[in-house]
Amino acid sequence: MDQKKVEQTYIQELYVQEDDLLKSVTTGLVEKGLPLISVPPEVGKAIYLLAKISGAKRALEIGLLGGYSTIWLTRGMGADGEVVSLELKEEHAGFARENLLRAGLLDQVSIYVGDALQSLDQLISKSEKFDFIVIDADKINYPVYIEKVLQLTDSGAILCCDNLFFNGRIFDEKDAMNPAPAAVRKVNEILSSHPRLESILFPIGDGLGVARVK
Ligand SMILES: C[S@@+](CC[C@H](N)C(=O)[O-])C[C@H]1O[C@@H](n2cnc3c(N)ncnc32)[C@H](O)[C@@H]1O
Repeated sequence: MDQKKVEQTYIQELYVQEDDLLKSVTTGLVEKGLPLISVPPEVGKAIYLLAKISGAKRALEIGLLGGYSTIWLTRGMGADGEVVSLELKEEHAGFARENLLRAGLLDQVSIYVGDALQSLDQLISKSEKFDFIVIDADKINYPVYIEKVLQLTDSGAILCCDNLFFNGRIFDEKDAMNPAPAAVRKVNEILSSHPRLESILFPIGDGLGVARVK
């Protein structure tokens, strides 16, 4: 096993307790032939902890899939936390609803089905505010998502962006010219230098960017 895999297995075995419900989300994705692209367990745990430590009460998630990360996030916020989750595909949203119902969390989560860019504009037009954001959707739109999310947050809000190593593709100079890796590189530049953000990139999973809105 390479060093990165050894470290990941160590963290997962020692620090992450995935209960049967979380495990069943992955099994369900396999059974339904849906993509196995939920956040890895250690990223789920990190999101849970960040939500808990920050005392977040109103979160926005972009990229729901089967609700795996949503379960971690909602559990981290506690019984009085609310999540708005944006998802393009009704098939994914339907499966997530089933999982959230089984988790006893469905009444805390509002799901907007459709293109996140439009859902975000809707939320902006209603002057909605969130104190915790998770972005885990189509990479190409991450830079625009961040700009829109900044209109939905005040000082102190936490922003988490997953896949900021993009499977190592951001380090390949030739590949990095392709639109998706180029967008992820741009996200790292935005997070590290945006005047309204202070940020770090944690090397867990596929790279978890964490920022605080100034
Ligand atoms: C990586 S998966 C999300 C995984 C989820 N966060 C988890 O860990 O359980 C990305 C999701 O984003 C959705 N997605 C892709 N493009 C989107 C868009 N333009 N608007 C909203 N959702 C989108 C996909 O359908 C997919 O379900």
